[in-house]
Amino acid sequence: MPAKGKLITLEGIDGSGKSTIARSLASNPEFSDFVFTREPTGSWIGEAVNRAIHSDTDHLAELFLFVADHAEHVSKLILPSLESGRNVISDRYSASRYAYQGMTLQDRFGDSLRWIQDIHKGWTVVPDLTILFDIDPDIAVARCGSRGDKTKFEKVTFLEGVRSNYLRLADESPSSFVVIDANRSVEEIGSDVVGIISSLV
Ligand SMILES: Nc1ncnc2c1ncn2[C@@H]1O[C@H](COP(=O)(O)OP(=O)(O)OP(=O)(O)O)[C@@H](O)[C@H]1O
Ligand SMILES: Cc1cn([C@H]2C[C@H](O)[C@@H](COP(=O)(O)O)O2)c(=O)[nH]c1=O
Repeated sequence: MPAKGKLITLEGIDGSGKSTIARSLASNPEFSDFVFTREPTGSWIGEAVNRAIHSDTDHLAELFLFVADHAEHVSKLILPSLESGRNVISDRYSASRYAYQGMTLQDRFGDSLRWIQDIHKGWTVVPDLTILFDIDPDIAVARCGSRGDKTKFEKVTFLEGVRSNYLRLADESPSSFVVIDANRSVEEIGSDVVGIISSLV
């Protein structure tokens, strides 16, 4: 049986630069045998998620759409890839839920972040490493400025809360999180990320 692959996730607030780096990793021959994926996925459940995040959907209903998309992602792509020995890089994964829906549901549950983590227990695949792109929300929102497909989450005050949730997650699991300064050039960040991944796999 081949060795199990590693799961690496890229996380951060909107505009932190994850997708730019994910694209550059995907075109780097060093990672040509990796599986590149993302959440929300391109499945029909991911399409439903996209409808939710562009509308005034109930926040709990929205959470469960994200969770359903994650369940499909884990069983159809993540687990089979890891079990066949492939390394996987996902642009957003479960920590996006803990950080974002931890914010949207903060008035409905005492510790919403923990409550959302708990509903993933027993079936999700926990990443071997999460690279957190940490950035000032003012800069991130400015970067998203002229982008066409805006979500309802791209607001500085909301993203400040999402950022603190991400930093809390990193603080609680220091051995599986690396926080990088995403207020730098694409080249500097890219070179850090390549180094981090190469030392893990
Ligand atoms: N290091 C950087 N410096 C300046 N601009 C950047 C940097 N990284 C990305 N950008 C630009 O910022 C915008 C957002 O980048 P990107 O789409 O990679 O962010 P993201 O974290 O994937 O956002 P989202 O999660 O909202 O999709 C893009 O226009 C991109 O070209
Ligand atoms: C997976 C996931 C995503 N979100 C949010 C974060 C973004 O605002 C959008 C879509 O992501 P993209 O990277 O900009 O395409 O959805 C979320 O709130 N919860 C999640 O679990």
